[in-house]
Amino acid sequence: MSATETLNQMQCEACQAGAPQVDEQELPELLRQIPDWQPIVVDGVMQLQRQYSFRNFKQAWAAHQKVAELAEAEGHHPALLLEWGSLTITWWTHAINGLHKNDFICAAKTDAVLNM
Ligand SMILES: C[C@H](O)[C@H](O)[C@H]1CNC2=NC(N)=NC(=O)C2=N1
Repeated sequence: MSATETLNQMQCEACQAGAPQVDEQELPELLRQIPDWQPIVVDGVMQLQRQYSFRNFKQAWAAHQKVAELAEAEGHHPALLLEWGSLTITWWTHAINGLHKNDFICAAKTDAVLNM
């Protein structure tokens, strides 16, 4: 990743099994660029998670729609938990059971489309 290009200007790449997971050296710098996202481990799989709060279900639903459209545009898809007043988004790469640069790009793009 070039120094000047920020994550939300990058495009996801098609990710196949065997693609490299983000390594220990890259992780801190990438996490620094998406400070509102938490790295979590679920069943041994590292993921990125953020919970967005809204005034009601309708606003959370509208955000859910925007993220779904982003996912389709990038060809990379999150887990989405839509609740009254809340949308929890979790990014990881199924093909490699872990984090790929795509996940950081999509987290940054999620913040951009939700303006949060
Ligand atoms: C062919 C297509 O690129 C793949 O099936 C994509 C679709 N979306 C994806 N989304 C996520 N989160 N992980 C994947 O491994 C993945 N693979």
